[in-house]
Amino acid sequence: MKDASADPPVTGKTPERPWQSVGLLLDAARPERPQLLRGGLWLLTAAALDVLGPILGKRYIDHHLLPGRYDIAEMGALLALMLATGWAASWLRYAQLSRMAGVARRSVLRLRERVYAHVLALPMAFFDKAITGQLVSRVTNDTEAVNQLYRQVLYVMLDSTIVVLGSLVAMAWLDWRLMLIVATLVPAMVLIVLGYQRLSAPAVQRTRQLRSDINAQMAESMAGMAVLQASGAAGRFAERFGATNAEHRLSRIAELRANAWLLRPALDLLNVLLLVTVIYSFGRRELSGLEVGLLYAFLSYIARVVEPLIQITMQFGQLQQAMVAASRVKALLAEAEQSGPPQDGRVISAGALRIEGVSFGYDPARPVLHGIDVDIPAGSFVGIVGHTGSGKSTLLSLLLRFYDAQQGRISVDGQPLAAVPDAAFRDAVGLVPQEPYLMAASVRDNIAMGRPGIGAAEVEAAAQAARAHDFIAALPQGYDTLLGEGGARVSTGQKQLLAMARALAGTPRILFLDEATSNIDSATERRVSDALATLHGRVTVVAIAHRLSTIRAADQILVLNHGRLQERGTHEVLMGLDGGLYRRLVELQTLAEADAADEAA
Ligand SMILES: Nc1ncnc2c1ncn2[C@@H]1O[C@H](COP(=O)(O)OP(=O)(O)OP(=O)(O)O)[C@@H](O)[C@H]1O
Repeated sequence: MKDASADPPVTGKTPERPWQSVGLLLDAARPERPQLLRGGLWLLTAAALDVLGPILGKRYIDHHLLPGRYDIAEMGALLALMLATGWAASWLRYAQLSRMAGVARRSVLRLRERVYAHVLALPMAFFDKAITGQLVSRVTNDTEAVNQLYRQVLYVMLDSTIVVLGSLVAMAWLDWRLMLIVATLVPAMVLIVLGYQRLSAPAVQRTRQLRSDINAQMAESMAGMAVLQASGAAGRFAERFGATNAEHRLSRIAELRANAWLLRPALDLLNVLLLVTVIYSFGRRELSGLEVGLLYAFLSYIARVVEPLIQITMQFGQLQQAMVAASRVKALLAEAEQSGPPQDGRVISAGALRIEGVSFGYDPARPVLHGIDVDIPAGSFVGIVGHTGSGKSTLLSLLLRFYDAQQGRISVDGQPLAAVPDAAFRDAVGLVPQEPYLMAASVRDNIAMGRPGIGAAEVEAAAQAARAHDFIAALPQGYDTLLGEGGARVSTGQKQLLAMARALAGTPRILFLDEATSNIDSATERRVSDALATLHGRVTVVAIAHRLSTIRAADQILVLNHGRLQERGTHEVLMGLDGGLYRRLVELQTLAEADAADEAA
């Protein structure tokens, strides 16, 4: 996998239109439906209480202040009611904010678990195209953006819309003609926001791209830190990063300027214009005593309508970004999962492999393997050698079912490899990969990998068999020592021994080794070779090795050349082939070792 983080979709597929991803949100929030309903109802109640305030105020003015009827009990009751409704409305609203935030958190948790589980079930071919940084960003950042979306949609948008509609209804009830004047606010604001978005879109787009560049540069530098420092490129990288960062700042300023100089003033101007229009139309009427209360009520309602509308419009940009994030998550979820064969009780008992006429290319138009035929009896030891790029790892990937061959067939114990149920297949197979992978967990957990039936005794037995026990015992807390990030560092060779212990702990029927001994010293390698020899007859071992001594004892050695099986036989047989490729490889390696020994001396 490559390592970068940028904006385009993970696999190059175009996500559908952002607004169509609402279904994803509804899906994740489905179990919360009763909560949402209750929240909506309480928000409606809060809005109703809110709307009641100006009506009470109007009555206070019209019935008491203007006619000079100072009925203390009723006036006190009105004031107390205004206070109570105002307070209850804000309290209810706050309570709903917490409720909706809870719904958002739980929905995002559900969504993130779903996305992660989905990524784990994707076929290996997907990861060839995927960019690690982007994938991580899908599972973390994008789902977090969806959290924002929930909060905004469920709370700000819903609440503000209810308050605006409630106020308009109350205004219509008081004076529908004046309400119509206020209602012109809504389309006017929409126009302002659309205009603003069109004007500011380039700056917003540029800022996002630059933020993505910053992330990508950071990820790239972290991944290649050793090379970067060793080659003295740190200064140049810092300069490049500084330039991007400065550009990002300028672009962000342009974005904020558009907001400060265009959007907010335009909205405020609209607000003032509206107030003036309403006051003006009051002035044109005959100002009877009753109208003062109405004016008060209208001015209060205008304030109640303007602020939520500004809230909605100001959040529009963020909302759109969150929608884009949701659509990217949706596109990832739309990637087809691996379709494993049905659980039908098939198992791998002996571990005999048969490869017949297999051809394969990552891109079908450019085959990497051509017509491979091999018979691997159960319990035998097979070595695969060949030049770099000759197709060794590819052949292993086919045997591991990471890809399907385009031609030919692979069978295990007489049944098609693809027909073995997933769980049975993974149970029967062990892999020591080219680049051992350690989790940030204890040595024990790294060997057991949470597989059932692998306790302390099995872990230690596997470590003994992989010749890893001695170095583990010398670690500060032995098998409980934490490895990986923040834990103890182990050498590359030790990682390989741990990976071997991990594979052996699963008591596989078939063990695949991809360059498993490339980084360990000769003495340890000999011991690992001895360990492999003890598996002979019990476990089928298929090992790729550049270091030819590892597979010297193999029952058969497959020599690949440009994706074709060029030679096959035991070490002795292949060494007997005059001008043979294997023989040449052995001679070259012997020469190289002799040179290295001379240099060391
Ligand atoms: N995931 C992939 N997508 C596309 N092409 C690939 C992929 N992996 C390998 N290839 C190509 O397939 C060919 C065989 O690669 P493979 O990794 O099988 O070789 P190898 O013999 O294992 O090499 P090495 O000894 O360097 O590990 C190479 O040309 C390589 O570029």
